[in-house]
Amino acid sequence: MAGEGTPVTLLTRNAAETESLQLARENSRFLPGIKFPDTLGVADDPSQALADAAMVVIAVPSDRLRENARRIAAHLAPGTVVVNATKGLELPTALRMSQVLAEELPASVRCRICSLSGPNLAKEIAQGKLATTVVASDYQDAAEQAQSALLSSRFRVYTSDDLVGVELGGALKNIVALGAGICDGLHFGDNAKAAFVTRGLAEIARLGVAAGAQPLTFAGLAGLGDVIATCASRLSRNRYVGEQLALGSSWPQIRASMDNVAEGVNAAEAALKLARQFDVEMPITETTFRILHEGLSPREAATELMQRPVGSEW
Ligand SMILES: NC(=O)c1ccc[n+]([C@@H]2O[C@H](COP(=O)([O-])OP(=O)(O)OC[C@H]3O[C@@H](n4cnc5c(N)ncnc54)[C@H](O)[C@@H]3O)[C@@H](O)[C@H]2O)c1
Ligand SMILES: O=P(O)(O)OC[C@H](O)CO
Repeated sequence: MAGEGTPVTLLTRNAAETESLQLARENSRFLPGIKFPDTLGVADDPSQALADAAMVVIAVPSDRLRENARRIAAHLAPGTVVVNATKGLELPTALRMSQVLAEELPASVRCRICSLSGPNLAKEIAQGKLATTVVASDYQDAAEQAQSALLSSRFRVYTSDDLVGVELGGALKNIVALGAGICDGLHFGDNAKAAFVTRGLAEIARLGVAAGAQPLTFAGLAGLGDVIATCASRLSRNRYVGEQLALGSSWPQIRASMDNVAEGVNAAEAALKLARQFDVEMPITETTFRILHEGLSPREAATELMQRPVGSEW
């Protein structure tokens, strides 16, 4: 948006962060070399950052969403469109991000909550490469307002009325990406990786539909589209974590070495809670959880999955 000349303010956590971003006029930690557009301001005071905001985009790790929502709640003008870009599920509640926002934000913006999801690797977006996304809301006018604000010649934005599907697609594809990384790390080959990703998508769609999502959403940008980008890309943190697991590191070791969030780890735990709640079988997610937290080796996990009883594909 700022790249298109719209005034945007980046809300930081503290004055030191504001100062270093202002000094460098770039995010040297995560996106080095990509200069801020002139219309991008930086502030650590929410009342200053949100004073004239017609729209607020929240993109923080899912385990930080609730505290950030509390931080901005009192500063949102009635009618502000609130766009969640976080792709995760909260623990231990297993709530979707819009559900957390609805609990924390004032009634005057609750019918303005949207979630944005799709194949949107941050580095490529920041470099101005072409991309598409989908904005979902229970309130069509809010989704359309977000669509027209975010649309540009390089960023094509669709709307959706399937908030559950778009949010679950974005959160659960990260579990599939962990497994795709394991396939890469174990050099399983293209057939095996394609099979894994396809069955992974089927599994997350099964949970999504049981939770109230529209099946077609999982064939769209927030489903298949993001699965392709995340499972294939060297830029994906979730795929990277899977690859490191396959190379023999444990999840605690990988976590200690990473500065970034890999949402698939918490999403696997939350998805298993939802799977029990909706009585859905999720063998790939269960196996992933056991690799992450119970020491199951990725190779044994693959053997287990291959030896499950076979049946009809659908
Ligand atoms: N990076 C991407 O390509 C991308 C694309 C689309 C969506 N997302 C989603 O956006 C969310 C955020 O991802 P990211 O890539 O910006 O995170 P990130 O990987 O850059 O790392 C998370 C960072 O959040 C910071 N953090 C810690 N506590 C915080 C707090 N209380 N408030 C705000 N920030 C805090 C930490 O500095 C940490 O380094 C995730 O849900 C992710 O799935 C990311
Ligand atoms: O780097 P990842 O694995 O968190 O994926 C980033 C985005 O979700 C891709 O759309």
